[in-house]
Amino acid sequence: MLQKLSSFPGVTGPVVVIVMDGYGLPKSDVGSAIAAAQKPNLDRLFASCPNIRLRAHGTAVGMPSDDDMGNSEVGHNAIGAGQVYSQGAALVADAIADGAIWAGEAWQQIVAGAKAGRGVIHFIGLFSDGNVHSHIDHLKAMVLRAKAEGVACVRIHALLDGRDVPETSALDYVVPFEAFLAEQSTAGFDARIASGGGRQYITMDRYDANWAMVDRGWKTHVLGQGPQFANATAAVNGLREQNPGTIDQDLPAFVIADDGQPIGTIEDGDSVVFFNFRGDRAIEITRAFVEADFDRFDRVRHPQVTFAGMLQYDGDLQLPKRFLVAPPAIRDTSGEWFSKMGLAQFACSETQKFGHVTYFWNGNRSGKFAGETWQEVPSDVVPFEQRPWMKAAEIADAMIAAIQSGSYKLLRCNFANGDMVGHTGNFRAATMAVEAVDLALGRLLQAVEAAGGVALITADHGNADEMFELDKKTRQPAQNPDGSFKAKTAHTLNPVPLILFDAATGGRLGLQQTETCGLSNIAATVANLVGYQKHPVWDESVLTVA
Ligand SMILES: O=C(O)[C@H](O)COP(=O)(O)O
Ligand SMILES: [Mn+2]
Ligand SMILES: [Mn+2]
Repeated sequence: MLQKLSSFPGVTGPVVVIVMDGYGLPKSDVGSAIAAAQKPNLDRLFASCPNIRLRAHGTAVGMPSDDDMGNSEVGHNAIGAGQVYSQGAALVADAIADGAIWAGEAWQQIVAGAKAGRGVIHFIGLFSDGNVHSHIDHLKAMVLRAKAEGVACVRIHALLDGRDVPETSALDYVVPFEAFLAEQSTAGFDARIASGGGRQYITMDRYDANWAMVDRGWKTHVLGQGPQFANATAAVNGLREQNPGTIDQDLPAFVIADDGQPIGTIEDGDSVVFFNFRGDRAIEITRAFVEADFDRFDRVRHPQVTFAGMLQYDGDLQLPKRFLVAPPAIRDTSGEWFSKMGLAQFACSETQKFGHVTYFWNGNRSGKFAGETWQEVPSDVVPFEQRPWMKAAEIADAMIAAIQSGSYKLLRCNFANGDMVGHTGNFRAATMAVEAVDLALGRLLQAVEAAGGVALITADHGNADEMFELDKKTRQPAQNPDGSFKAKTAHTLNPVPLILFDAATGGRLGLQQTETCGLSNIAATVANLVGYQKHPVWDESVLTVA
């Protein structure tokens, strides 16, 4: 059990953790939609409440290096677990480096399965080096290994990124990769990209937000239906011509065909590896492959394949059963321990981020702990630059009602706006997104105040804070030859705020800035706020009590 804190009995009101997704603290105001936004509530909080900066990227959240930006998975894992685990990106890279992945039963079954059938392995996944959901180097290593192990044919189904990497960078990956595959296609080995499309158009939906995306992906990758091109380079060029202004993540689907015949439909006896390591956008397509009774869309055909995920995406559901690398075993999360202490917990977000405050927060578990209540506000299914306010108001309504009910000691929510709109690269819309969060925050904090509670306001990583690509050398916003800036859609490497709004103690509470403090210090801070010591495995609290 968590021990009582001797120095502080805990606040009597509720403790609320508010995650403003994609709200970082930029080095420069140029290109910051946050700096450009009218945000009186946040301005007031920064001016009048204790606030510090937390590390939210790189090794502070379990990524391989400090050049890796943060993301929602690793950020919410760190907040919820109070600890830093080596994450999928690092675990897969290590398993490839030391060869453990090839020795594993799952890889051997993938190879053996393909050889027993038509000799084909399909690799489906996000085709970039963003290292948020996947890394193209992992794919390259698997292609080489498949060849070395005598597999005859590899087919790649490439989801174009432009969301974790620059918005029109697809050819930077496709052109060299097609050259690499051509170079490898000797001695009876045949490797090609067979299909693909923008990641926000096909296959990578999450949290049941838009199954039509997965349906389109299935038709593309499995059935080989869609506009045909001779190779992926021609497909990207052709689709860009047909859809001027469309950035990579939104490009339509494509199928590679020889003489009208798709080269990579997925058939009985093939092996399929979904090579993303991150789970949220991998679960739906995985279900379409592995579930016998599946009713989310009409699969038309359900090929009997040997399927593996790069990782297991959901431990509770064992989804999928076969995976190449074991996921981080996240234990002793704050959700679990607060539940054991009998504290009622409320979690809320809109669909796009609902799993972030539930599944990621609880260590990639889809089940609830005792005493948890989860509320999902359905997200719009629209391009979010058209509705930058998203569901901020409705999330605030749900949180206010939950606070006023008096039923919960601990509440948490995620405002998706800064991140989801930040990913569109639309500066003006991102500014409005931040303004919508500010407006909702103002109302929510009034409810916290009325209940005599405390709120911690933070973020999981940056996004809206840097809407222009930075020059790699100078780290200043890069300009096009005509002086305009290059829109940026990805997350940032910036720290995030932690603000303490104290309506409970008349100002006795503060936050301590340390050199290394990061998202994993929040769980212990929350424990202290309710009068408990942290669990021994959690990182230190940053709370001070006068
Ligand atoms: O999946 C996405 O939308 C992006 O790759 C990462 O964004 P998130 O980590 O904020 O979800
Ligand atoms: Mn996020
Ligand atoms: Mn994001």
